[in-house]
Amino acid sequence: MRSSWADAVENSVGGSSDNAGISGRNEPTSAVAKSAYVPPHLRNRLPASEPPAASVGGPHSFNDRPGSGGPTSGSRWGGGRSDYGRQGYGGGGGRGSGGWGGRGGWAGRDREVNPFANDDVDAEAEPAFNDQENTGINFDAYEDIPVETSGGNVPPPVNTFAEIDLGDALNLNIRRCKYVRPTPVQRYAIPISLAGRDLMACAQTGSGKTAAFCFPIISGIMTGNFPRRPRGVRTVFPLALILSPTRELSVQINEEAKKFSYQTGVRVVVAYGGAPINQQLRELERGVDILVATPGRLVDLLERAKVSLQMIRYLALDEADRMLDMGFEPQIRKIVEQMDMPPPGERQTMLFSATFPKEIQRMASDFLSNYIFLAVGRVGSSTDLIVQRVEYVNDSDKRSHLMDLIHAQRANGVQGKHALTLVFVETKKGADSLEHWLCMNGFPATTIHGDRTQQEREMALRSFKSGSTPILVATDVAARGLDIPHVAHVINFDLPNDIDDYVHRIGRTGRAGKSGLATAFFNENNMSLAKSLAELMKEANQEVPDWLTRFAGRASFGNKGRRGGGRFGGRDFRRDSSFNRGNSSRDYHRGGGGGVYGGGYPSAWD
Ligand SMILES: Nc1ncnc2c1ncn2[C@@H]1O[C@H](COP(=O)(O)OP(=O)(O)OP(=O)(O)O)[C@@H](O)[C@H]1O
Repeated sequence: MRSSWADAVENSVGGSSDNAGISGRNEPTSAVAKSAYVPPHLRNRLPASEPPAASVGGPHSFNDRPGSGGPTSGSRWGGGRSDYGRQGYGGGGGRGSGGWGGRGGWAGRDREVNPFANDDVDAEAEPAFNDQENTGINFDAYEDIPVETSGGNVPPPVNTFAEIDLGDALNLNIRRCKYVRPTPVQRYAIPISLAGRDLMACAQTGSGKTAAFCFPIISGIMTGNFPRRPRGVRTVFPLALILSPTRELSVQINEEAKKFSYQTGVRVVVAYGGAPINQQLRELERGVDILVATPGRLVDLLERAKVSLQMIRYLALDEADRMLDMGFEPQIRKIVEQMDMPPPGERQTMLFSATFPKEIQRMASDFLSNYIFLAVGRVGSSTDLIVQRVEYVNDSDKRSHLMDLIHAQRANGVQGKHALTLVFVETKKGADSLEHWLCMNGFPATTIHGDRTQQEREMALRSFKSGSTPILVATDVAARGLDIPHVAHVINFDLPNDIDDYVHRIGRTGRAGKSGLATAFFNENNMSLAKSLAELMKEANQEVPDWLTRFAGRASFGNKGRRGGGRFGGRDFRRDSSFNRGNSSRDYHRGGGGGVYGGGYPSAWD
């Protein structure tokens, strides 16, 4: 048995390691002489003297894979210019011609690394967007999803990417990502953001929120007309800031954003704690348009005056509620309110999460201006996509029970590279000890938690993603946002105390329309979760064991369920009369452009 598991693992290893890690990014710094300043919307395009016909061919006219031709004519972008059809790119300037400068974009020494180099992508050979299916995504799962918007003059949603003017370069990257159709949150959020509106978006896990905030930011930077950024100082002036609660999530957003912005001239840099700051400073000094950061490291950079937020035009907070849970509120308020960032109204602000407790909605009301609230219900069938099971298991039996589950998975052929298991535990010590025990029992496991060095955390994640180590034991540090393909089973070895955390944890499987399994070990220690867990499962059409229903009925007095005004958000807080009383100047509008779409539900989560 041991050997067959080991064999499966070994077979899964070859060539799959993820070498696109963040900290060791090797962007060649070629010795090309420093070129004259080129505004970002004109970067990538051939010199004016060259006939545009060569590059109007855009997608079909170049191959950007390393070693396959690449740049010609001294252009660092080698004919990759594919935005000729875009409004504002014509003639000698267009919308974005004004005053870009300083350390933004790629106008400098570096050659842009192809973030698709390891992917099996031939987007150039693909036709324009059509109804062909994306690899694996089950779009039927997204039909009839209840969507609620509130706020004034809500821009209408779109059905296809082709309906949105994102520009050819970004469209090509979307095809390279194999996104054929926008997911529901993208259908609504992208037009809202492109219209310049602030947005608070609540959408289910794994539904494509990252692209929903990245696309409008990238597109806005490509076409915007921004004042010149100061030169000759060692401070950088990003135009967009994306804040996220964990290092790994920042790394992931950075990787995604780099794909979306490839050859658009927009440069993305990440800064997060636990990794050498000098390396991040060097990256920043090469230019930055979009800065992805964790709050702690960003405060450090601001205090050292390495970064100024003076030019920020776009602010996105991903997993905003988690940042509050982690105690980041002082840092976030410092970043957003007490440094030099333009105030609400002068910048565009977006908040995204799958859960929005009241606390974050109150903070949002300070950060957002005339915003639209968007709640996209759980993917209609995500209830079916993530099968949730809860089993009564005493603490002393948990290990043997876990062993049984893993054995059962193996017996069912659910193993190897394409079936990863993520096991959540309560404590860092517990994580180490369970990892050790699994390894001792012949199950290759690794662990990720806050006591490991950042390098160890990243190695663990890479090893898990690649399938080299198909079991990852994690604390909540891995609960939010991480998008790891092939997580087939999430096991809550220790349940969290908070139902929001449960939602995010199980959301590591069943992503992008794919199915998944989530098993929870429940016992007397989890009584405080009984009611909300039973409610959540019922709402998701899952089988709720009778014993859990009984526990839920007896749940301690004062333990609020999700519907009882508990932490679980999902409706526009501006409707709350107590909130409105204290904030009478706020702009809540009902009706008009707002309303409930699909399904007729009052709200996704209510
Ligand atoms: N339009 C699309 N078509 C196909 N796949 C998509 C599309 N948009 C996003 N995806 C894929 O769906 C997966 C989930 O996306 P993402 O990580 O942005 O979800 P999320 O909503 O941020 O999840 P979480 O709440 O867990 O953070 C990713 O693998 C992403 O590449």
